[in-house]
Amino acid sequence: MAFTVAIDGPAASGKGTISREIAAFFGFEHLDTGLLYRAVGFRLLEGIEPIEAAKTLDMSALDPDALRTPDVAQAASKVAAIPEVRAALVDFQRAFATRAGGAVLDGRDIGTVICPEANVKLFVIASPEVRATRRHKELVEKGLEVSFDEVLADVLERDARDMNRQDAPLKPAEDALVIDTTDLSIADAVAQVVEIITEAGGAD
Ligand SMILES: Nc1ncnc2c1ncn2[C@@H]1O[C@H](COP(=O)(O)OP(=O)(O)O)[C@@H](O)[C@H]1O
Ligand SMILES: Nc1ccn([C@@H]2O[C@H](COP(=O)(O)OP(=O)(O)O)[C@@H](O)[C@H]2O)c(=O)n1
Repeated sequence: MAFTVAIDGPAASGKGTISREIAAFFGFEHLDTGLLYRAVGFRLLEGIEPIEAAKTLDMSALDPDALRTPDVAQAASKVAAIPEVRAALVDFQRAFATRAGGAVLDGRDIGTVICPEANVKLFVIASPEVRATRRHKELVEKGLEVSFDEVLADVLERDARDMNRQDAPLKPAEDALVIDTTDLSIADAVAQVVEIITEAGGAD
């Protein structure tokens, strides 16, 4: 059965963490679609034209850890505003979403554009300060030298760019359930989502 879970939300709201745990719990495949845009952003920083980079994207040639930096995140949100870049990535994401055994995709436009027919749509939010605190901790633990203020600025700048672009802006689908993780532990957020997906038939 092709059961699809769409999880969208602003930067560092907890989408990826919830998606990974949900995938492990239900045996679904997980696609972090942000990594696709980060990969194109990474290529842009190398001087490669973004539309060409998106059309010839080879994720196996890139180390996900090298993509999870604030510089690459900024480049990602710039290339993500180019309609031809987004168009080049649609087929891959839709094919992933319909794979047998179930799939969870997280990003910005999964419930609105990529999988409007998803069985479950979630929009994960948290306050900007909490999101920046969590992301700052994560980056420092990885050995990156970055200040809290820089991380907060990155998060706010990307949110604004992502919400205000013409093509596939960041917004909840009309039928998305909003999960606010500001005061939720990872375990509590995951437990809520497990319940929602189970009620929607994801475990059947
Ligand atoms: N509910 C939560 N409580 C505390 N920390 C969290 C929670 N959800 C996520 N985190 C942490 O916040 C950071 C950003 O989460 P992540 O899942 O990568 O966000 P996103 O995929 O939305 O960018 C990670 O370091 C993650 O471990
Ligand atoms: N489906 C998606 C996923 C990411 N993106 C873009 O890619 C950037 C990086 O996404 P990400 O999910 O890796 O970012 P974080 O939320 O992990 O910080 C975002 O700021 C968006 O501009 C998008 O436009 N559409």
